[in-house]
Amino acid sequence: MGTVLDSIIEGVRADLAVRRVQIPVVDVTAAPSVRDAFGAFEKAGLGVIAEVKRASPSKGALAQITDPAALAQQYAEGGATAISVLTEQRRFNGSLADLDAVRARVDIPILRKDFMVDAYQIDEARAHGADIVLLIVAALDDALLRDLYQQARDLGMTVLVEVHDEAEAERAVHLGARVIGVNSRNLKTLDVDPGVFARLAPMIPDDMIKVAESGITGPADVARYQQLGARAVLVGEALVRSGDPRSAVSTLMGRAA
Ligand SMILES: O=P(O)(O)OC[C@@H](O)[C@@H](O)c1c[nH]c2ccccc12
Repeated sequence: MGTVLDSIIEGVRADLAVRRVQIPVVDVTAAPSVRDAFGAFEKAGLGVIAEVKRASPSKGALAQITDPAALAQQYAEGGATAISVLTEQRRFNGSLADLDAVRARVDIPILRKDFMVDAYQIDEARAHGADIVLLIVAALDDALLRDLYQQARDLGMTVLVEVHDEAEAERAVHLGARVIGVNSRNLKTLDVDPGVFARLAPMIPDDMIKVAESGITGPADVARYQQLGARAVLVGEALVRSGDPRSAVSTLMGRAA
């Protein structure tokens, strides 16, 4: 079926084929050491994953981010638990160069946010200093989901396993994922439905880190998700558009800016 996700993944595979020719074997041994993201989430009362996001398929360009490292540093100063860096090129205008720049600047855990469909990308994430990778359940069959999950864990990384509906939540729990993200954005319509987290959270055991993703604009949203069991939130658009990312993060966490 020709969904948005399918067409994004088609582009991701084409770009990946080019990188594979340029760099046939990714050297993960030279990578910066892994930060313990899971521990950081456990320690944070409410974790904020602040995203470096230039554009999105639903809205096009979101912000002129001329210095992703400076943006990430402001997120960190505002109290972010982790930084998410979108590396998908065609729809989100991200790159591995953005990941490199952010890694060179901040000390907190970094998520490589992309459409991971191949073992090569997991090694690549680690080689570029990522501590967390995103695995989108909707994009993977169970065998590949399990293989990529295990590969990332073997490299010491934390895996954020993303779900959109009941069937996907069940697959994520069955996998043994310790960090599960509920994305409120519908992959077909690209609309945000804030009711999705309330529906899926009860299916996820409370000893897992539940992350609420997408459409979060302020501390009231955060408080609502926290009440429903979220241990962390993932926020992009509201932060890149805020004009003051440092205080935008601390405001999200309910602190004075
Ligand atoms: O910009 P928002 O609405 O705050 O959303 C952030 C994040 O949830 C979103 O970027 C996202 C969630 N899952 C994804 C998977 C791929 C690309 C992007 C995403």
